[in-house]
Amino acid sequence: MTTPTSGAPTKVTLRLLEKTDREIIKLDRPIVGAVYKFQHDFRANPRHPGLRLKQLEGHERLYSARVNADYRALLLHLSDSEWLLVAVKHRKHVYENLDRLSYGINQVTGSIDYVDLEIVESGMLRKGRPPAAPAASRPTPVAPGPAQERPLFAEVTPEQLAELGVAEPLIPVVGRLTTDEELLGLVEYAPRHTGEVLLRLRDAPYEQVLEEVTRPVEVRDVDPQDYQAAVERTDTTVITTDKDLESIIEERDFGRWKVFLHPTQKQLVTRRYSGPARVGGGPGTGKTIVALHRVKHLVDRLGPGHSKQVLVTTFNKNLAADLRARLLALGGPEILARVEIAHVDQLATRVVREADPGSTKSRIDDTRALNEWRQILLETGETKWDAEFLMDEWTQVILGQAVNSRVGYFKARRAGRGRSITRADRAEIWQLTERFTQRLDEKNLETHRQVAERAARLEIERAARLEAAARASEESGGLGNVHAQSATGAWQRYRYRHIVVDEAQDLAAAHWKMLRAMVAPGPDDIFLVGDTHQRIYDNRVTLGSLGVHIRGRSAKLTLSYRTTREILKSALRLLGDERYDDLDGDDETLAGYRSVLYGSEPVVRRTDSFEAELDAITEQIKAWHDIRREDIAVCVPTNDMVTQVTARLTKSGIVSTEITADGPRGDEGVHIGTMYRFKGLEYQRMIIAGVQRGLVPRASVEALRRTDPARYQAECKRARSLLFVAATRARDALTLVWHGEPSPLLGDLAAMADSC
Ligand SMILES: Nc1ncnc2c1ncn2[C@@H]1O[C@H](COP(=O)(O)OP(=O)(O)OP(=O)(O)O)[C@@H](O)[C@H]1O
Repeated sequence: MTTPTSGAPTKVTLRLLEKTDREIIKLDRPIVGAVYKFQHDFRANPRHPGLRLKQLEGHERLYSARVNADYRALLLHLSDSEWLLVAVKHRKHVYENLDRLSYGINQVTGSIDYVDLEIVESGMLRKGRPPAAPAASRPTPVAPGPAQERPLFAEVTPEQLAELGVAEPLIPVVGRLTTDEELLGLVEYAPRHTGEVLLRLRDAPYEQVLEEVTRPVEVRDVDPQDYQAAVERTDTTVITTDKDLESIIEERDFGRWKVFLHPTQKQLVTRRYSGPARVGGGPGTGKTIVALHRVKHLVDRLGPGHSKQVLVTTFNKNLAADLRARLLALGGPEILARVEIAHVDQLATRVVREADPGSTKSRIDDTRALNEWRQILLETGETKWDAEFLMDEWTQVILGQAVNSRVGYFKARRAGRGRSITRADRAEIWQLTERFTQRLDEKNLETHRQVAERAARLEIERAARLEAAARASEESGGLGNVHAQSATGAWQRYRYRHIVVDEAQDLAAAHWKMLRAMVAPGPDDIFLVGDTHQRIYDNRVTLGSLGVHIRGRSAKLTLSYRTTREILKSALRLLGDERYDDLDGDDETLAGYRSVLYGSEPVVRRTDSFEAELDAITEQIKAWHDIRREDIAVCVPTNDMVTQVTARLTKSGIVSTEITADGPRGDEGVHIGTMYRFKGLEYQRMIIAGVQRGLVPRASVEALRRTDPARYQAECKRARSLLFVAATRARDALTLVWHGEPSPLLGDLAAMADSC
């Protein structure tokens, strides 16, 4: 290593260690301003005399540099031109007791561990002692508690802690922890992986923690001197412009997702996949964040050009708008210039319109289509089938298999449809279906499902033409360019180079067929993220059968960044014993799903009447007076309840706004919406009201228990997922409330209820 204090001025790369930004945020404003200026000067020339860069005694790589008269930055010297900012401190705390500072390469994770024992221990004291305790200027290590206080990790040996990847200087301290408060204090200042391991060890045995937390980030043959390699495995960000540090600090927690990816997230973002890849994982584990970074990664590798070669798609308009906003925040307008963002129905409509520009048909959603079915049943006096059953049969069996004749329907497969039907039943259903489609035609309407199926067929035909053209070109010794001439004489090629899909669990088979045909099969063609535990539309698919082969390219995220461990545990109980799939015919579980955030237990309240329930909602919101109204949401099962809750809040002087299909109607106030509206959203505090028998799931589902057990099961599962999605939108507080009899889906959570 060359000495950094000699030679001509050179520009250097300055990195920021995750957690150091959290330290900087806590400093007084003028000092933060001085740090912004410091990073500029340091990057330009670390050896400028004014910066007084000097090595700390006894620490080969650790240096201090002047931020202002009183403050010093601590920096690790990684290589000739690369530095890592690890702390900013008052100079009083920099030069004494230097043996409390340590750094090294973690032999398990291969990342850099920087530990300041004084800070860690003072964090433990702050959290672990009553507030009245005198603040020690030089905190002593936490003394073992009274004889009866058993260490939290008494069962785990120091060797096991080392094997789990706990930072070495902290192992003796960990052995002395006796309360959760002390543990949280330590975690706040410990290296990230150490914190993750210790928090998981509170809930799970050593072997499980090793499997879930350590193995996914373990690195073989770590070179203890290769800081260059180690920094790539460490949560850091490169400070490239003067704005970088400022935006991390000023955006506080909101912007962290842009710069600090978890190593498991980073791997998924940057990997080269030989074909379609899938990322699963529970709510809040950063699937969308990974998808957004993946888009940026793909765009960065596109090479020069103006065309939009990356498609980003999701389930609905709202989610697509959110993706656009977050992509803009991540990569600026340059990234949007290369990316097409559209929700799947919008894409399908485009394809169909392109083929049939003269069409004037209006599209209707499933609710409107169900109403049309109900009208037909009323008009025909038919009672053997209900509208939901017919709608599903039509979309899943008839449209799904492109059945276009009565004979074809007699032969169609009905796997997974539950209730079995006779040949005579099929004849009746076919007749009703014809009536339904005729009715839509007469009204000049079409459903999104019809459009999706047509779009899929058109795109498959288009892809087949491209393939045929490529083959012909190859046979004639051409370059094999995948271009073909369309019926209009225009040259065509695959629409996109890469496709990234969010909320994949809710896309229908037709959507997948369409997407598959929009991109040439090959490396990095399709990247999809989703969680089948959150599937709230009945679109079960086996991707392999639709040409999207994800086998061997599937991964799962397990660390929730959103929800506290207490909310997460309760939310998991809402899923009951249901089984969930991996989008490709196999089972998937949420094993290892965890959080490092702590909070209070969810509040569960039973009331005697709807009036009392409305009172409970109002009281709860008033009790949360310390946070912005927009950070609170009330989720209810019906539109009617949205209206009633809104009216009650208005009467109590609480501003609220409804979440519509296009997102929140207004900018201000508590958000109120039905369960379906909460997909993809996030709130600091949530109330889920009306969680009672007859509403969750709806009463009509109960009736299916005897008549159609398979559908009953499917509807209950869907209701569980809706409740699960709603509960996992909450960041730090969740209240569940109902009146009368609790929803059967609450299970033993209902027993925790306080009555009011
Ligand atoms: N590496 C990270 N650093 C900081 N915050 C993160 C990180 N990854 C995710 N988050 C935050 O966690 C929250 C959840 O992320 P995201 O919406 O991507 O999760 P998700 O898995 O898609 O959730 P859901 O399945 O519920 O839609 C967001 O607030 C996001 O900013």
